[in-house]
Amino acid sequence: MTTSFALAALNYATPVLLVPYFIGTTIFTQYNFHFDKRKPITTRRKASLVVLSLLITLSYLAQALQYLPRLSTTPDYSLIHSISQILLWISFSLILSEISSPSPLVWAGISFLNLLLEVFICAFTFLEHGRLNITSLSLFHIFPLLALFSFTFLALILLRADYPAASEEEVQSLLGRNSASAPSTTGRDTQYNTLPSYDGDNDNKSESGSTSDSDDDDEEVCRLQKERLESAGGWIGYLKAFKIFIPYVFPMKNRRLQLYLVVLLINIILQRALKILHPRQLGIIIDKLWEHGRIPWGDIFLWSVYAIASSNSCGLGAVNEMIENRLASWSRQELNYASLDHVMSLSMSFHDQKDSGEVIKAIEQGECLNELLRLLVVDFMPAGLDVAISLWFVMFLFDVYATFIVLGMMIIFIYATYKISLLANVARRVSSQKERDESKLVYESVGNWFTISCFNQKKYTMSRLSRVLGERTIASLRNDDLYTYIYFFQETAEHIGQLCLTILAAHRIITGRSSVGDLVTLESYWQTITLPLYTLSHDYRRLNSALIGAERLLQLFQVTPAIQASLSAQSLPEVKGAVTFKDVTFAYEGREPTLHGISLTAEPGQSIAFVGETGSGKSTLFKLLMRFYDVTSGSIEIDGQNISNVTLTSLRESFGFVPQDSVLFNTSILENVRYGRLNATDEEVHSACKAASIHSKIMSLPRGYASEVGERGVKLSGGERQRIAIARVFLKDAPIVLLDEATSAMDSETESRIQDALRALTRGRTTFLIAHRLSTVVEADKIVVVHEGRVVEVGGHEELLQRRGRYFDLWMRQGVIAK
Ligand SMILES: Nc1ncnc2c1ncn2[C@@H]1O[C@H](COP(=O)(O)OP(=O)(O)OP(=O)(O)O)[C@@H](O)[C@H]1O
Repeated sequence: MTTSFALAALNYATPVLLVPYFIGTTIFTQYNFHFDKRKPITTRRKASLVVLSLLITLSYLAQALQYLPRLSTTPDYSLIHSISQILLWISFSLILSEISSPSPLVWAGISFLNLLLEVFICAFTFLEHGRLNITSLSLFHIFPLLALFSFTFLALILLRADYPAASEEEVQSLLGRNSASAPSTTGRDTQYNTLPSYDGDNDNKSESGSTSDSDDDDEEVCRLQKERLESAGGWIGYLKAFKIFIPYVFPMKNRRLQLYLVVLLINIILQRALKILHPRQLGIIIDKLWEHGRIPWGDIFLWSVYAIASSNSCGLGAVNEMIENRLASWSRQELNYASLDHVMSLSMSFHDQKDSGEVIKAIEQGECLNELLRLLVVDFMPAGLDVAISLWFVMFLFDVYATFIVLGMMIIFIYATYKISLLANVARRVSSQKERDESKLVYESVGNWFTISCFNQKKYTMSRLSRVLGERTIASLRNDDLYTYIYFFQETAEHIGQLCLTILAAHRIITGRSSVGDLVTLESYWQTITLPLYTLSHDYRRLNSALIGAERLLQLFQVTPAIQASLSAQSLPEVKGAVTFKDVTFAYEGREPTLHGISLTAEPGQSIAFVGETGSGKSTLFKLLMRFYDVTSGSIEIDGQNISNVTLTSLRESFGFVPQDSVLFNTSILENVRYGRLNATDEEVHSACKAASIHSKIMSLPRGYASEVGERGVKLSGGERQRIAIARVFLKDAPIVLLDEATSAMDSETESRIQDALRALTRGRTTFLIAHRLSTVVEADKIVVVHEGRVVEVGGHEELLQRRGRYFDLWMRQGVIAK
């Protein structure tokens, strides 16, 4: 009695122990990425593992065939053991054939555990029967299991000395193939959810470290992701980085939304119960009709209540939908605000290097994060629960063999989907690349309509478009075809599964072990068994792209501003306007120094003009003064305060800046000028415009100050834009004025008209101006001649002319040109 109990327990224990061991060690090795990386089994040797595991499967198959006659009797533990082991080892073989570098720890452990249990089964069988019955002979399995164990155990202890480290392409991305589109030539396509290895070590990207020039580039995202994976030590560590989003996706401070979340989770659980109760109730109605021959009103009513409650449009589904929408809207709002806020606080080095389209795209990825969460909480988690429940429920309805049928169907379904999806993923990437090519070309053509028309190149443009359209069609057809194959295999697996289960149910009804109601329950429940499989396979693709999108946003959030005020930074007190450059040297990242040892002083109210050839570093001095970049060495002081010790807001508040290329917002002139001081009245705006000699021009426009200026101000001329920028500075009324060729786009008549206005603007304020037209700098208190990043001459106009140096040369050259 005790022996047979032990034998039964051992037979049941095998799959029960192997599955958790497999899951546990897989997670462990994935988490300890470095551990696993040091001990991979190479692809060549992996083939032997696959063969051994297939042999193990065959050994269980042989055993199951011996036990097959017992299928029609009550479930027998030996048969259950054999079938469950077949399913398990088929799954293991498939997994082994797909992953690129199996972990010796996982496979040595599994084979050892299985081997141990089989030895015990063998021993107890001998004790039970007094001999080794060929039909229960565990030796069948023991040999291949022993071989597998020896192989993987040796690998576990010897690999460090014997085996080369896994090559980079051996390890694949959680988000799919890392080098976006290249199909694998090695056949080593994926390691289940393993992210790729990488040699980088940079976790927190600094602004200046962002390098991608590409516009829409998943490849770049995957590359940065690899860097993070390596430094995080595995994909669990990698996913941990996403915790910075928790405040934006979990309503920490909003009690109402927290309540919604709780209701949502409760509803998800209730829905699971309803999914069983509803079909079960139908079975009960059928059984009662069959047995009693009268209408079971109460049961029918209950069935209809379950139907309504579980319905998507008027039951719990509708409530969930409303809750999801509220949570998603809140999260979208928080994320959009936070991401734009973050981007606006990043400094110039970031904005100079990043394509703005790419940044905007990353900001918009808040949607992806929402989608990611929605998929995990609302789709994946319930679908996983549904799968587990359905395995139990079919057993409850019939017996464990029904569960085996469902499991078998699931294995075929998942494997077929996975295999074809690998091809489809490549096709999808190619197709979206072609789609991007097409929109890029269309965008370029429309944007460059003028150039195309001037050069009469419409025909050429259209021929390019026609080629790109053709390529897109081919790529998207291949993509669509592959998805058709996926659906074909999925449905075939589903129908075979349903057929087998129906046959089993019919047999159980005929033998009196189940009722007709059970069969009706099964057929009505069938969708709940298969729907999660479709959901998981379909949403897996969405999960991938949501993860890539969220990764983009994460990478953006991880960029830290290169320019930050120190913790002890104070607000700049009322500025008098003394500015000192002390031995300032500066180099843009990756470039030779642009400025070398610049030292100069401006007293409050003085005007300093920078002159020199183009590219000598004049505008760079302005950028350093406003702290868009930090000096490489030396310092800049305002009223004796080092600008790196004051807050950025108070620093920039001290400047009124007119840039070389004035860019306006696509709104009215009034709004554009008012940008200098948001609380300025209309009258103040008008006065500022009068001072900047643009008022009468504005008044001559049909809508006056309400006229829209177009994108970046294209509806105005360069000179008009400059005057609007000057008007803004008038309005801002800052103590230090920076004019970077503020009048360069004006004709000399307008320029001389505006000089008076500029004189009024700069009176009593420290002014720095850059000008190529030397006639505009003659009145400056100091003229600084910059040459190749060095100050070569400083002095008044007359003084510099008398020195007959570089300034004199420039002056003479301009005089000659003017003549
Ligand atoms: N963001 C940047 N990144 C790298 N190099 C830059 C950047 N901005 C400017 N430079 C380089 O720094 C040098 C100085 O540029 P800067 O704009 O200060 O010259 P400039 O004297 O103002 O010229 P111009 O009179 O033509 O405006 C140039 O060689 C330029 O190519």
